Amino acid sequence: MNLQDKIAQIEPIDQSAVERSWRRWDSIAKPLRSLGLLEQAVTRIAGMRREPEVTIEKPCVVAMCADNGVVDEGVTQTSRDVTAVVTKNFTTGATSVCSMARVAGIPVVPVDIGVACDIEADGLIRKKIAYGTQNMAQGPAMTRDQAVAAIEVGIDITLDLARQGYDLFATGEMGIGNTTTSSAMAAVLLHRSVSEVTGRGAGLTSEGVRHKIAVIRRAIAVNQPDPDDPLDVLAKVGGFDIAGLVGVYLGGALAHRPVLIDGFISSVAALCAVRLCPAAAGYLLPSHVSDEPAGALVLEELGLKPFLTCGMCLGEGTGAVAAIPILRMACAVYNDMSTFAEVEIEEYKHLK
Ligand SMILES: O=C(O)c1ccc[n+]([C@@H]2O[C@H](COP(=O)([O-])O)[C@@H](O)[C@H]2O)c1
Ligand SMILES: Cc1cc2nc[nH]c2cc1C
Repeated sequence: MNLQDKIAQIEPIDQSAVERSWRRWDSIAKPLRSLGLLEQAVTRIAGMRREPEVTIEKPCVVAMCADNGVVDEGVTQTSRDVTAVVTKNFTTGATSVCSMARVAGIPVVPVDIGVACDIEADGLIRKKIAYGTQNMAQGPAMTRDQAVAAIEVGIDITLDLARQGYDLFATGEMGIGNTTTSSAMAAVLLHRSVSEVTGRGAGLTSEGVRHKIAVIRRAIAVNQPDPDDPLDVLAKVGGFDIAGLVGVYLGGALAHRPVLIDGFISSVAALCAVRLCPAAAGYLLPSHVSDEPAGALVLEELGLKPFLTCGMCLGEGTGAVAAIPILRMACAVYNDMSTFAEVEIEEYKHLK
């Protein structure tokens, strides 16, 4: 089955399950709608699953790792070698997201979808499309076929994890240079100026940011990505990590499972997935809002409000993982609490 056929199979979420879930929330003996966005998230998961019963039993983080050719232009504070080091560290539990995920008891699934060297490590899913992308300041980052192949890697991994019983996917990534590709994609897809959507990434100086903006402008001028063709934008100025995450969003939607957006890079992938398949929007859940300047802009375009505002911009899936415990807490209230009828309090829905 080709990518277009898979996309055509994605169904909108079930609004009747959403309504039934709201009825359950509104019957619980607590101030009406008082868990705010968390109540809405639970009702949306009910819609994804097509039933009002909502639990999060077996979540995981999928971390897409890849290198970006545009690093040759000097748009990053650290060298490209860091991508391979951190990718390997995912397999030994020695990354920031691994530390956070351990606290929450959540496994991390690292994927080499385009790191620039071979990595021998148990526990790394090896699905390399190429040894990094081409330098987008000189031509397309990848071919359209490579973009499709990388999306399909993300879809297949997510469907496989769903078959293993994973019921919620947090997105993560690692790729030196991927805030440059994400800013280029955001500028094109949001019709915003490059300076509005470009930030420090992993620690650039102000002078470095000015140079990064010039490089992104050049990449867009050289490639002329078509804003109405998300695959064209992804192939010309995106990366394998972003493309793999597009696949995770589409795979989650195909499996009727929620996919949590992490930071800026992850949100740009979500936007690309929604532009490819508007029905996939129903399966997205926000987590935090990245401190990168376009983090809030992309979430706004997706119509999502973050649960957490901590000024984080680490990537790897750290923000998405941080949101899972509070979602589970909301599920505990949803499932365990007595109803107004059970505690014999008259409801006060009429006050709302
Ligand atoms: O997710 C975010 O919002 C985010 C913001 C800034 C940096 N990062 C992480 O830092 C790396 C990209 O930064 P850079 O400067 O190399 O483009 C990449 O590995 C990301 O995981 C992530
Ligand atoms: C050390 C390091 C770790 C990271 N994790 C995600 N992006 C990163 C960037 C750097 C530089």
